[in-house]
Order: sequence, then structure tokens, then C-alpha cells
Amino acid sequence: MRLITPRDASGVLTGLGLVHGRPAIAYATDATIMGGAMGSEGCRRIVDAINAALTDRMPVLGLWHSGGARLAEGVEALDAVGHVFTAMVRASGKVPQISVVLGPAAGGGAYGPALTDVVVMGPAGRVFVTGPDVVRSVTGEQVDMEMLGGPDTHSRSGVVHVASESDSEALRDARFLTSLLGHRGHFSAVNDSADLSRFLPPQANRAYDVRPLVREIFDGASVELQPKWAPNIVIALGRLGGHAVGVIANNPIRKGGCLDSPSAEKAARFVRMCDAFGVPLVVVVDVPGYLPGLTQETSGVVRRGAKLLHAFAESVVPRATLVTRKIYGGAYLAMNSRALGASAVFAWPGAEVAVMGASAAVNILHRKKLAAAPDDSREELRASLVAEQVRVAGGVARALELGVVDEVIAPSSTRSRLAEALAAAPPGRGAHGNIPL
Ligand SMILES: CC(=O)SCCNC(=O)CCNC(=O)[C@H](O)C(C)(C)COP(=O)(O)OP(=O)(O)OC[C@H]1O[C@@H](n2cnc3c(N)ncnc32)[C@H](O)[C@@H]1OP(=O)(O)O
Repeated sequence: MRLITPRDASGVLTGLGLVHGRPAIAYATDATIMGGAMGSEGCRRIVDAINAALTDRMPVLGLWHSGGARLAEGVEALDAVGHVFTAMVRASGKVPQISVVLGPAAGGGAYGPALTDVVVMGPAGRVFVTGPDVVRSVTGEQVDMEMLGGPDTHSRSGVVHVASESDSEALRDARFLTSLLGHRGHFSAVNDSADLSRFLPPQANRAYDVRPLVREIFDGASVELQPKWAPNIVIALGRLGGHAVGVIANNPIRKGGCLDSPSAEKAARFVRMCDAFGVPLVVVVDVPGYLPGLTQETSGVVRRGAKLLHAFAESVVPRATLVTRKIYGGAYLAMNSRALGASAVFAWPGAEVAVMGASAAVNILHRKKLAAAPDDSREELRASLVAEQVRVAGGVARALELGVVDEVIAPSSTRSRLAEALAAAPPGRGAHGNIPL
């Protein structure tokens, strides 16, 4: 790497170099000078680095350890930090911006990373609006920096996408993400015939962790983003057939895989990020619906769930859906349905596509009939009503007839069929920024 600006009192270094063989720009706040606090000159350097990345269409990495705006510079520093924010937003969706937080990052040092596409945090990273002293004096809360803004806190808040075990791992993760978002590559044929259905339990109603299945979709290394926030949905980046792809999957081991407010937001932002950088999507679906209840309604599940509908319907990247087990109701639409513009919709044999599970539907439709049945024949009646409901609702057969599912595929051809579908769809890249939803 070549330094563009020298190490000096500005407290910001910028450099140009290669990440996985491709040019990238980096800036870093210098923790040895006023704790990396940002003055007007340092902010100018960050703005210049982002603008240069924008001009040359290069990814930009920011390394953060900063007490935010320099207190002695007062409003001049505040204004300068505002210009950094504006530069980040101008570049948003045009060039990948990856942040690595390696130490305390307060105020402008916190919102800077939050405006970028992905935030990686090292073990000593701390992100907060104000430090523990101010918190104590304003709210009386006794918290230390780690509790307030450490990797554990921000893995759960969703502020941090990747919490790395060490600083060197954080940098390695950031390089990997930079290459995925900045260098998408080309699709080539996938020839393996791994049976991905081995990750599903034999019993249709049994919960399971979808992450091993998600990892297996990629060619090799992948990175899961925000694994501890809204874990009922999984988002991950890697390559399929050599091309960068994003995978979104319901995770039945958490909340039965239901969609809810945070998981819809998490997925929506990921869809928009992938769309902005031309990264195709694979959507792995096994979802019983939106989580019902008062808590969800008061948390704005309708408003926040709508973000996912909007994100998919707006996106122009190739996007393939795979229904592994079941897809019901409103969640059917939200998980990259044909109606929202999916490039391809596949289902594994036996997958259920319905407004509601057949047993639940029978309980509603035939409540009186079941209640009136003699005790010793009720279960027999229920079974025949369920079979009738499956037949009438149509399941995958009806979905195929309507064209909302394209094809039932063998689990062993999943990777090759997904790669073919993404490669065959017209490539696209959304013309929008990546607002932190
Ligand atoms: C838009 C905005 O950014 S507004 C926000 C303005 N910034 C803030 O409110 C945060 C102020 N800083 C802090 O609360 C603390 O320094 C923390 C929590 C960030 C870090 O705490 P610690 O790791 O204990 O480091 P410490 O407080 O010793 O700071 C390290 C050095 O950086 C200096 N420093 C830290 N923040 C700033 C700042 N914003 N401006 C100028 N100097 C600063 C400290 O004075 C100290 O200098 P010294 O080594 O010469 O004594």
C-alpha cells in the first residue's frame, strides 16, 4: 500500500493499495493523535479519499478509532464531520464502503461507520454516541465502554455486521467483503451434486438451524452478516459458480423461522445493498408466516415488514428463490415471490405452498364439524379433511400451474440450478444508495 497523505497532526492517514489484487482506497483515524479525534483537516482527507474512490470506482475501507469531532475545534470540527457524512452518502451504493472499528469510536466516529455498507468490529472496538462518563452524568447508568458499545452489544443491536476474534481477522474479513462487493466475477457452471436436503430434519415440523445449508450453497468461504441480530433470518455473502452472491434464508430454529419487524429490516437492507452493487441473490424459504401478536403490531411490523416487499420489488439483480419446505401467507409474498419479480422460483419435492398449513386451515374451516364428531372418530375425520384441504388448495402442483413456481428440482441439483438461473437472468444493478434501514 502507498500512503497518499503523510502521518501528521491531522490525525488521518489515507492510502492506495490492492485488496485481493484489485485497487482500493483506505483511510484511518490515527489513535496516537488525540485519540483519533476528527478535526477539519483530517475530515478533509477522508472526504478526498471517498471522492477519489468514487471517481475511480474503487472500494473504500475506513479504519476507526476516534473520539469523534475534536472538542477544541468546536463547531468547525462538527461541520467537517458533517462533510464526511455527506461524502459517504454521496458514495453510497456507488462504491462499496467497508468500516473496521478497532478501538473506541464515539459521536462522528460512530455514525461514520454506520453510514457505510458493512461494519466489521475487532475485539477492542467500541461504538457509542457518547462514552460512559456522559451516560453516567446524564442518565445515572453505570456502564463501561464494553457494555455500552462492545462487540457483544452491537452484535445484538445490529450495528455491527461482523464481530471478529482479533484485529488481524477483522482486517482479513474486511478484505474478503471488499472483494465480494467490489469484484463480483463471472458465473461458471457448477457441477457438484451435493444433496442439500440432508440439512433438513426428516420430520416436517421439526425446527433446524438453516446455517449449515446456507454455507453449503457457496463455493467455499462465506461470511454471515449480523448473525446475532434478528437471527430468525440469515444473510450471508460468498460466491456461487465463482460469482459473488448474497443468500437470505429463514431460520426455523429461531421463532419458528417467522418473519418479524427486525428480520424484515435486516433482510431489506441486505437486498438493497446487494442490488446496489450488482450482487445476485439466492432466497432460501421455509417460513410459516409473519410473527403474530401485539408486540409485533406495536413495533410497526406492517411498516417495517413493508421494507422487505419494497426492497425485493425494486431490485434489478438476478434473484432466485428456493422453497425447501413450506411457504405460507404474507411471508410467501415477502420472500422474493414471483409477483415481486423473482428471476426463478424453485421448490424441492414435497414443499408446501399455501395460504396456511393444511392442519391449521382445517381447524378454522371445519371447527364445528370436528367438535361435533364422536371422540373415537375425530382424528380420522381430521386426517381426511387435511388431505382434502391439500388437494383443494393445490400446493406446489397448483403453484406450478399458475407459474408462481417454475420448477420442482432435486435437492442434489440445487447449486447447479441456482447458478444457472442467476447466470441466465439479465444482469442488473440498482440505481440507488444503501440507506441504513
Ligand atoms: C459529532 C461528534 O463527533 S460529537 C462527539 C464528540 N466526542 C465525544 O463526545 C467523545 C469524547 N471522548 C470520549 O468520551 C473518550 O475519549 C472515549 C470514550 C472516546 C475514549 O476513551 P478512552 O479510551 O479512555 O481514551 P481517552 O479519553 O484517554 O482519550 C484518548 C486521548 O484522546 C483525546 N480525545 C478523545 N476524544 C477527543 C475529542 N473528541 N476531541 C479531542 N480529543 C479527544 C483525549 O483527550 C486523550 O488525549 P490524551 O491522550 O492527550 O490525554
